[in-house]
Amino acid sequence: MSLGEFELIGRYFRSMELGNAGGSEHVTLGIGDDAALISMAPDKQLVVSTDTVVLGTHFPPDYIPANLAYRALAAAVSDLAAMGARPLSFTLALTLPEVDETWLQSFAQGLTDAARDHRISLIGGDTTRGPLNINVTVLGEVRPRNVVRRGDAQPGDLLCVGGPLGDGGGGLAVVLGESMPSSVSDAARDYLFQRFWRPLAQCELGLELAGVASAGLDVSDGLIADARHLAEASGVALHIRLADLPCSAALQAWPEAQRMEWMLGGGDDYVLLFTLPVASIRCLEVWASQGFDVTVIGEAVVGSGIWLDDGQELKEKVQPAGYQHFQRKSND
Ligand SMILES: Nc1ncnc2c1ncn2[C@@H]1O[C@H](COP(=O)(O)OP(=O)(O)OP(=O)(O)O)[C@@H](O)[C@H]1O
Ligand SMILES: Cc1ncc(C[n+]2csc(CCOP(=O)(O)O)c2C)c(N)n1
Ligand SMILES: [Mg+2]
Repeated sequence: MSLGEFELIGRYFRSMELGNAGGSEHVTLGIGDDAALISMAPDKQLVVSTDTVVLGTHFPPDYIPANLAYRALAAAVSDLAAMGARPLSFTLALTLPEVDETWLQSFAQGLTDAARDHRISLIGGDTTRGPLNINVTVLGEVRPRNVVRRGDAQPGDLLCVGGPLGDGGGGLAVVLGESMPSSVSDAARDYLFQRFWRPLAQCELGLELAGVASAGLDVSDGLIADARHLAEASGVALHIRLADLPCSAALQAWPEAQRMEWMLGGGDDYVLLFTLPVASIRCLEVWASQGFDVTVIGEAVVGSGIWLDDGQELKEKVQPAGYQHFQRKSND
């Protein structure tokens, strides 16, 4: 006989509660009651973000449940990192077509791994029957004066990125089994596969940016689309130097045009994009000495839009507009 809802929760998720993950000291009441209780320090603000992942939209049908769980939690935590927040706890709303214990075992293991890696605790959720759907709501804390928002970049600020771009797009190509240059090594393929399924949200960098970056967000839609979100919210233009965009060694095997397409518009990178006031330029050296992989890729200027500098001229970049779930095709 298959497991009921409560046995399922008890067997696979209750044991994850608190555990050794971070944030557990804030949990006054976790899984089992009608709601969880979180205690907040008086000088902190609660940061909340929710993300849903859907088969076919966010991940392909051929997947390992552990990887799916890892990615769902990491992608959600990335929004906390973007705000300069420390992760505390999360809830999981899981809709499953059936109870498959092999699937659940794997999923719970991937979720446990991601919770450990991001120092965050499961405090509750909801389990229902229906088409597969995974929703993760993350809670974090930040000192109000340190929060990193999208709307406070100023002309003159440096535009920086916290890691390589394009791995999300390259990773999707690998995961989908698309044809690729014969020079792509097994190691490059493995790296990109991992980057797609097991991204690590940049929480430590986010904490460094808290109170220092003038604005920031995480790159989930793609560099151009997310830079545009920041530029529009701040009322500035952003100039981006193409030659300075960082990309992983794994992507080098692909032709320049393909690499550039992924770096500018692939999405799923989960690296932080932020603006740094010139007065804080010394932070770049400190971060480099701490092992953070921050690259200056341009600057904020008076005006609007995203402008690409290819070394010869500056051209406004209108596309791609990012991943829009309900975008109508031009002939619709
Ligand atoms: N159904 C909704 N109701 C209320 N607010 C929403 C809804 N959907 C999205 N939002 C809000 O719109 C803003 C942009 O959402 P979006 O999901 O694009 O965030 P993002 O951080 O840019 O992307 P990602 O979730 O991939 O990191 C967020 O503030 C989000 O809370
Ligand atoms: C099978 C498959 N096809 C395409 C993509 C690419 N993709 C989907 S949604 C998204 C933006 C973030 O979404 P959201 O705004 O919902 O967080 C991106 C880059 C993928 N991951 N899997
Ligand atoms: Mg985001």
